[in-house]
Amino acid sequence: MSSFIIESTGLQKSFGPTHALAGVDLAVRAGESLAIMGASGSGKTTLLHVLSGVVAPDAGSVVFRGPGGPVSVSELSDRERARLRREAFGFVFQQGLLIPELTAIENVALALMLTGAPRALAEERAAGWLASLGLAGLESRRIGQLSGGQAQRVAIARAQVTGAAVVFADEPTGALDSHTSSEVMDALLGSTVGQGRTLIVVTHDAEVAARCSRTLRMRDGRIIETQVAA
Ligand SMILES: Nc1ncnc2c1ncn2[C@@H]1O[C@H](COP(=O)(O)OP(=O)(O)OP(=O)(O)O)[C@@H](O)[C@H]1O
Repeated sequence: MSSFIIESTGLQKSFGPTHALAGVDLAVRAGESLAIMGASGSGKTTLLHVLSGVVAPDAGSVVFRGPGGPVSVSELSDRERARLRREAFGFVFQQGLLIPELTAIENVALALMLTGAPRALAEERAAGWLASLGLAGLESRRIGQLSGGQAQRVAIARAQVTGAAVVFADEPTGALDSHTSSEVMDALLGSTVGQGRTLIVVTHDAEVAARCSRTLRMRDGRIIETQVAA
């Protein structure tokens, strides 16, 4: 059996005349941390969205080999893809996705409640993740009452609480200073690859990429270079 948790072949995606993805083949191992770099507009976010089933490709395939066996992400219905995203994948973005009106613990617990978990269990798990990410004592703060780095760690907790096999992060440190960025990467790596899960991160930051086990560089919708960490 293949040891690749995500495997894509021949991915293409166009927006009008723009070929955001112009033929991408990529295989990601379970437990790997993969950075995707490249100039603005090179197709990084589109690749992340297609791999994670947020967006369907025009051509090509994405296979996810989860605990329940292989799933062809690109052939699922919208509803099935939404379910896969909720249950198997976690998402950490530069901003957004956290609900400002809710507290830290409510934001994290909500992700688990959306998969059907009862509130008490969801809050217990959420508290555990917040504590493991250094946020004990801040559970009842609303998102606006947290620093940027703290809010990003809430987002990481939210991405992990469902036991996601793969965490997709898009510029997770984009709005942070370099010290906070390094702390957020510690949290992100420790809670994913540190526990045998897989991390795929889009970044402009070479220091973030240097912390990952492999870096891809994209240009014009294609992977032009792959670098494996020493
Ligand atoms: N929904 C959309 N509608 C139209 N064009 C889009 C859409 N999404 C992406 N594009 C275009 O596809 C190309 C790739 O975009 P993408 O967001 O994947 O690039 P990126 O490498 O992530 O860029 P950045 O680093 O600026 O976030 C760009 O030319 C972009 O303008």
